[in-house]
Amino acid sequence: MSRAVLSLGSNLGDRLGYLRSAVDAVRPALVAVSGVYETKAWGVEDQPDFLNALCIVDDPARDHWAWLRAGQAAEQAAGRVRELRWGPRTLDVDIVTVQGVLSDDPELLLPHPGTPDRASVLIPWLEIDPDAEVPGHGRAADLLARLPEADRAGVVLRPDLTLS
Ligand SMILES: Nc1ncnc2c1ncn2[C@@H]1O[C@H](COP(=O)(O)OP(=O)(O)OP(=O)(O)O)[C@@H](O)[C@H]1O
Ligand SMILES: Nc1nc2c(c(=O)[nH]1)N=C(CO)CN2
Repeated sequence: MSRAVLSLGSNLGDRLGYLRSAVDAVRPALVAVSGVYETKAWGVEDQPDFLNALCIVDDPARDHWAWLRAGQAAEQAAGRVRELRWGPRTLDVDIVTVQGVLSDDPELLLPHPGTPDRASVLIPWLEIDPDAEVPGHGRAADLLARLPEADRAGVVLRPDLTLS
């Protein structure tokens, strides 16, 4: 058993192409993929808008560390260079949750600690799983409702862009 929720983000170069490359890397395990959202940057706000999407994957042969490695391999293939925390990047793959796993290891925090505060994660997640729960934090729908309206308004579906 290893069902995982992965958040994908890009704000440099061929943003849609990088998100597609991440989905292609996990395609055999793909359960569902959200639409593509254009989102205002949080954290470091003075940077280009992101494209964000979220996918649910399932592969009994992969544990949570294997999902982290898969995400990091996709980031490296996209030529990602780690510079500024929360800064611009070709591809970011965050492991949002892995079913049944709580972790306080800094190399792999689960659930990802940013999840309750990020409309760019919660909105695409709710699109494909309206009953989504963040372990220890409650229902994703309730968490989203608590965020400032400006955060929600900064996440806009791009129906012209698709990953599936
Ligand atoms: N749930 C997780 N998903 C992905 N990376 C994680 C997770 N928990 C811890 N990490 C660690 O975080 C580091 C990567 O951080 P990264 O540079 O992607 O941070 P960031 O994207 O700038 O910020 P944030 O993680 O808040 O989105 C890696 O070393 C990785 O081991
Ligand atoms: N909207 C949005 N903002 C961000 C994102 C992201 O994926 N979407 N990722 C970041 C890097 O951690 C920093 N800021």
